[in-house]
Amino acid sequence: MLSETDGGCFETFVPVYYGVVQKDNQEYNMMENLLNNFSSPYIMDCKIGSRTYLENELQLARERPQPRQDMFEKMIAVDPDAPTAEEQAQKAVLKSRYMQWRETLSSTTTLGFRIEGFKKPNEECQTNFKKTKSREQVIEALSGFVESKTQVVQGYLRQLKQLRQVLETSDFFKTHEVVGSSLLFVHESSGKTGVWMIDFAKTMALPAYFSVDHRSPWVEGNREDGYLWGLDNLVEILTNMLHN
Ligand SMILES: Nc1ncnc2c1ncn2[C@@H]1O[C@H](COP(=O)(O)OP(=O)(O)OP(=O)(O)O)[C@@H](O)[C@H]1O
Ligand SMILES: O=P(O)(O)O[C@@H]1[C@H](O)[C@H](O)[C@@H](OP(=O)(O)O)[C@H](OP(=O)(O)O)[C@H]1O
Repeated sequence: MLSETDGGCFETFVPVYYGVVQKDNQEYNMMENLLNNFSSPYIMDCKIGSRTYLENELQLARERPQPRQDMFEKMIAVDPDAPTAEEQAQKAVLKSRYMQWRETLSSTTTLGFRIEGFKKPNEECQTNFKKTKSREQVIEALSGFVESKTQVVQGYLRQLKQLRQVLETSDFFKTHEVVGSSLLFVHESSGKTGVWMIDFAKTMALPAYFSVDHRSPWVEGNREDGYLWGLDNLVEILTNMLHN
């Protein structure tokens, strides 16, 4: 997926890909286990970008609407008043509508990233971040993950800034819409850290005449994904956490 010209730099921030393997008549993508070099890892998944659905998903939803009961259930579990009268009557919502609602409920729309969940050694996975939206709420959740370990925050900041530099000069990144992708943060209490880009299921090549800056606001048709805007905000928030 990554172009040759991206060289080793981009590759530092993605798991090594070993190709497709067959198992029990199923095909699987095999990739590096990013936890390999950690003995007692803290793990956090942050979805990056100001939008979590592709433009063609919106188009499809208009042409062939497929109301989803499961998404209606997930919606009312968080906010029983969120569905419109029509959705209440159908007991179903369109995926595009659910995804947009999720974006505005969380920090995706306001900060360009959201915390999906994290796991600390010997603890249950924490995923209760659907309504973590304000800067203060995000800082509280991030603080819970890094447990005020300065060295960890410094390590993440160093790697996020390197990643930003790599992305800003990458031809691959300039010509792709990167939607619904996450950054996987891994650290150990010793202070060792790692940050990788994962989940490229919705990373799409743009038409030849298109290029995006990943910072401009999205309006339908411009294919902007807010990836670098989210990264900027994450860097800024972690930097402030260091100084407070
Ligand atoms: N290469 C990897 N090494 C270690 N853990 C990984 C790796 N890739 C993904 N994971 C773990 O699996 C989780 C889900 O990954 P990913 O988002 O790529 O899968 P998915 O099937 O698209 O899941 P979802 O639909 O929930 O987003 C990540 O949050 C991370 O904890
Ligand atoms: O986080 P939630 O609230 O559980 O909602 C899911 C989440 O937004 C995923 O990103 C999305 O998968 P994709 O990114 O692959 O579209 C999935 O759609 P799905 O149910 O159609 O898989 C949603 O159900």
